[in-house]
Amino acid sequence: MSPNVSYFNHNSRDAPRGPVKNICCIGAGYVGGPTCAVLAWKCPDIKVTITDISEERIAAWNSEELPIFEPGLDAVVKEARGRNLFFSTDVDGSIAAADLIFVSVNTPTKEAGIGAGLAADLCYVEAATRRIATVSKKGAIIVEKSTVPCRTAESMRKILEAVSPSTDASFEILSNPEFLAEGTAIEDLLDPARVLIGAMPTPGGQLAQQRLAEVYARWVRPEAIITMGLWSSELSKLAANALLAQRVSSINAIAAICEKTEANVHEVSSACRLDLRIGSKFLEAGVGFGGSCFQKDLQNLIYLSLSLGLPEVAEYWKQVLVMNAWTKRRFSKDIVQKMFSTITSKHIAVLGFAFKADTGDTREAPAIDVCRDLLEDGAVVHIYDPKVSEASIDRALMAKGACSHTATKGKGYIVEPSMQQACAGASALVFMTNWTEFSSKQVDWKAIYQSMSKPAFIFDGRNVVKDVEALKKIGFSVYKSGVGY
Ligand SMILES: NC(=O)c1ccc[n+]([C@@H]2O[C@H](COP(=O)([O-])OP(=O)(O)OC[C@H]3O[C@@H](n4cnc5c(N)ncnc54)[C@H](O)[C@@H]3O)[C@@H](O)[C@H]2O)c1
Ligand SMILES: O=c1ccn([C@@H]2O[C@H](COP(=O)(O)OP(=O)(O)O[C@H]3O[C@H](CO)[C@@H](O)[C@H](O)[C@H]3O)[C@@H](O)[C@H]2O)c(=O)[nH]1
Repeated sequence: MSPNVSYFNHNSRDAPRGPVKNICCIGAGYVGGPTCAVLAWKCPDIKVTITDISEERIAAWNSEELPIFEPGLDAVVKEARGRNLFFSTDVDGSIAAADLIFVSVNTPTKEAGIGAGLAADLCYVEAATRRIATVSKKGAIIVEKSTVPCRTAESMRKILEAVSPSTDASFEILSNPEFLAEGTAIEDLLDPARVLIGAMPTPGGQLAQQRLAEVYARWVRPEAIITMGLWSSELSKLAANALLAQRVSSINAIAAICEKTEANVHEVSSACRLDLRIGSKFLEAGVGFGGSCFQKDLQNLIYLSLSLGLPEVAEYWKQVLVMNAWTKRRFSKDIVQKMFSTITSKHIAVLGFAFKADTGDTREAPAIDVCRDLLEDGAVVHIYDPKVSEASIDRALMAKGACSHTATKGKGYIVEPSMQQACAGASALVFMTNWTEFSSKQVDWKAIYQSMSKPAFIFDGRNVVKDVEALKKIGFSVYKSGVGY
């Protein structure tokens, strides 16, 4: 089937299924929550129930304090919740009532067994599929929203057909990967660059595709709704993330050359961005990419390539991860080296812990690795992030086995309530997330300098500092990733 087949090609009078009226989303996480909240907001006549096995998460979605921070999300949820948007732990009941079911559960990298460290762990997808097979109503459309390896829909179909108690059960499975980025989820969902809907080239598949397309067409530009084959749609998600991550690693590789040659990566990238063939986005050099998706999806693509007997392809993508890990480590090493090759018992302020600005998510945040490195070298780390709680920081650092070598200092790090408090008494401050408050004109750099131990260093891993000379004038020693001095 060719891509871009218009969803208006099908004749809805032939439809065994009517328009979608009741939607269930399995998984109330960073994707399921915002995606289906926006859907409910835009389609007040469709009942949307977001369901999860986590009682804590559902309770938070039903409370005043949502479980995730995302600009604009509160307003959307508050308007639709209780009207046509519901959050429930009744997974079976929500599935049973739905005529379209999004599977939006987590697909982390396997930690043990065959493919450990690379393959996607599909146990949550399988568990959700089994519940659908057991309790869903006849003709319900099943939509893969989670990011999955290519041909996962085939496994889902086999499970559905084998487990369903009905002998004439027919299931249509669609692939509808999500491309939202955290921090801009609501704007991405309201005006997506594209919505992919992959289906089998059968009449049933095409009709299901049309039904889902009709839902998106309520608010998405028609030209952005792209229909294609199931396997292409599944693979497009992995391909898009691999290409984005590759751009970040590519510019970070250039950054390393800049640092050794007195070139400035921000000048180099702005020169490259002007070439329309290269494009302007995702060329921001820094301390490496984080987030729950890039690393996991690249690992998934590497495993897929190996499974398909394509070791050279696997090796190519692996290098993107190698470069990212090296970039983080290089940043930590530079800090130690510039601070006279010892940071033992020195106080260091780490500003920003989230993997990017405008989110409280710490999954695979570069700050975790850098904090661990600093702690291993004996520093006392003072962490400040406007949206990450102390409990999240503890969980993230503990999972990486980060601990202090300064035995007397307990955890070895202190979570601070403000940028100023994190910096007071510190020998260095390290930017790990580009929160706007760090580059705000309100920051009194002279006062921060005075409160710090001398010499006072700034290590900027996120291009937060724009006027290096002004800070140098105050007295700081300033180092920016990708800028040679
Ligand atoms: N986070 C992102 O920005 C993003 C963007 C695009 C795609 N994705 C993909 O979307 C998927 C979900 O990601 P996420 O970040 O929302 O994950 P998440 O961990 O935040 O949420 C997943 C939720 O699914 C629930 N769950 C697991 N098994 C369940 C079951 N059997 N029944 C009911 N609930 C169940 C979990 O309790 C959890 O709350 C992943 O495949 C991810 O790769 C994520
Ligand atoms: O030029 C850049 C752009 C990004 N980053 C870093 O890359 C990481 C990922 O950033 P971003 O892609 O903006 O956030 P995510 O929420 O991880 O979104 C990615 O991963 C999602 C999950 O699959 C996809 O849906 C999105 O399309 C894809 O952008 C962050 O640590 C950024 O700081 C850079 O270092 N330089």
